[in-house]
Amino acid sequence: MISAQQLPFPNKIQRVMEEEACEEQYDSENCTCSSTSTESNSDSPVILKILQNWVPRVSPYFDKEHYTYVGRQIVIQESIEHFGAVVWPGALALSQYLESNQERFNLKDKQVLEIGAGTGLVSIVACILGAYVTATDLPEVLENLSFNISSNIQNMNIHKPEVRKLVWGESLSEDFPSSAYHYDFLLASDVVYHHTALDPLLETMVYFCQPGTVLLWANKFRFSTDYEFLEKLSSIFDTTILAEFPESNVKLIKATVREN
Ligand SMILES: C[S@@+](CC[C@H](N)C(=O)[O-])C[C@H]1O[C@@H](n2cnc3c(N)ncnc32)[C@H](O)[C@@H]1O
Repeated sequence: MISAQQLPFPNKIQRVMEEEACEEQYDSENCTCSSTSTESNSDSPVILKILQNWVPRVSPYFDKEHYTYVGRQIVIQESIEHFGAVVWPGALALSQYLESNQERFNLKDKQVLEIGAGTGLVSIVACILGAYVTATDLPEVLENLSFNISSNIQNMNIHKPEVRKLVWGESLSEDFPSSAYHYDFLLASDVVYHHTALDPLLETMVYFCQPGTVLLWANKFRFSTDYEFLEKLSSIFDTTILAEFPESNVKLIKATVREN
């Protein structure tokens, strides 16, 4: 029996799914959902029904969430249209960690790449902390991501961030040639979940994590595949668990190129 804690969705998506009890299919590969006409089974627990048959029916469901990091109020527009348009627990954990550990990880004037940036919360915090940020995600997420980043950083005297498409494992050397791009930090929150792109994700981390790069990966651990991913990462990089957030089951992992 699967419990709500093990579900691969952030609380907000679960809540909306429960409220709307939709009858649609989750496409784990593309993190999107499509409609079907299956009858709902009123005997099955809502949570299980959601896992098998989900997502938004008609129009996007927009909402705004307010956060405060580094003394700034950040307003994030969310939507349940896409998994990348909701703030996940890993993003909260990583934002909080970056805010509280500015001396240990000083982002000022550093080159920062975020992969799977989603709503952009972590990228916005990194911008506020003074980094040159490139926030990336799938094409369908970029509009909301750009909106959040631009609306939150306007009137701030900071380095102007970039928002770019980056599909894990695709055209990396063409779009981000290593002769031209070197990142001090690679940020990733809740990029490991119920999807089939874990190998391209690892490939992407390996591609961008060059000597001198620090990968900070915050993730809610739910499934055996999350631990398997960590094992694979640890077989390639020097890894350390920097922090654990027991209330959300998020671990924050630092990875750097292995020193010989
Ligand atoms: C669970 S969401 C996390 C979003 C955000 N980092 C957060 O913590 O709130 C996973 C993110 O990874 C992105 N993603 C999933 N598969 C991807 C792929 N193959 N290439 C690039 N991004 C992908 C999704 O679009 C989404 O923004």
